[in-house]
Amino acid sequence: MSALSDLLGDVVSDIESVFLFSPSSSHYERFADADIDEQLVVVAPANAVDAETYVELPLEFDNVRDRIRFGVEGALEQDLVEEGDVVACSVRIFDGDPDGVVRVRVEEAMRSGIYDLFANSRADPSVIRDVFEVAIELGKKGQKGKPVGALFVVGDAGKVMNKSRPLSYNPFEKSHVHVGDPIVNVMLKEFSRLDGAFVISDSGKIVSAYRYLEPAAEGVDIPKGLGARHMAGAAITRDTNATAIVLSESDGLVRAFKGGQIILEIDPEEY
Ligand SMILES: Nc1ncnc2c1ncn2[C@@H]1O[C@H](COP(=O)(O)OP(=O)(O)OP(=O)(O)O)[C@@H](O)[C@H]1O
Ligand SMILES: [Mn+2]
Repeated sequence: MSALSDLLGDVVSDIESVFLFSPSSSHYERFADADIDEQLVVVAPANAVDAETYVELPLEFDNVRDRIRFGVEGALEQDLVEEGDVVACSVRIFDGDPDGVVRVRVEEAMRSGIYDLFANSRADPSVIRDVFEVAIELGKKGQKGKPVGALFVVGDAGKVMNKSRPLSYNPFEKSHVHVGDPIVNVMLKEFSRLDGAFVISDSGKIVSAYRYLEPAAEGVDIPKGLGARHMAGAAITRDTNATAIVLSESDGLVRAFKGGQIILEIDPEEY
């Protein structure tokens, strides 16, 4: 037994922090009462255990890797950890009690901006996630095998509509469909061949397709080489409280913009 503890104990040796992911109160209290030297951090969608040090997880991610990345990035944002720190994460992979401990080294590269995108957008985190997933999937597969571009403007839809005009009839005019519904994801992919932007409300309702955005673009500073789609996406997020998620037809990357700035750039193939 002690030989085994020694062998497995390496996972938690020389660490700076312990992250408890969505702990039950009893699980949390055992750690809190143990008076450990390491920093104790609770990472969860809500601080149900009244932890002193807490990182909000914008979503309960099924994928443990994503869950941990988000927890670490949130802790980086709050200056609870820094580059080089080693963290032990207590997680639940299957139902029931915590059943896994994962050792991670904090790297600056973990600060991808994705945490900020989910946690600090006006739209619901789950809406951002669903749109993001459509963009990633489109980027991976393209439309009938051909690369395709798309522009999704999420949140603050009333204002976005005021700063845009229709390029054609709006196929979502009288419908009450939401991102995340499987059929809607098929529609979004189908319509992505057509020009303009999708406008999506804070709660995920598809308000319109085919919108030509006309935000004021002066002073919007985006990386050189990006064209009109990206400029329009960036600029609308400065004029409104929307978040723009843009898939580039030419380089295949997914970028997110907020407050007129690029906050995230990822390659769908690596996601
Ligand atoms: N102001 C706008 N509002 C909505 N859609 C736009 C706007 N400007 C451009 N687009 C859409 O973006 C498409 C691509 O335009 P453009 O090539 O200039 O953008 P880009 O930023 O280079 O994007 P990509 O990397 O996908 O080529 C256009 O065909 C149009 O559908
Ligand atoms: Mn282009």
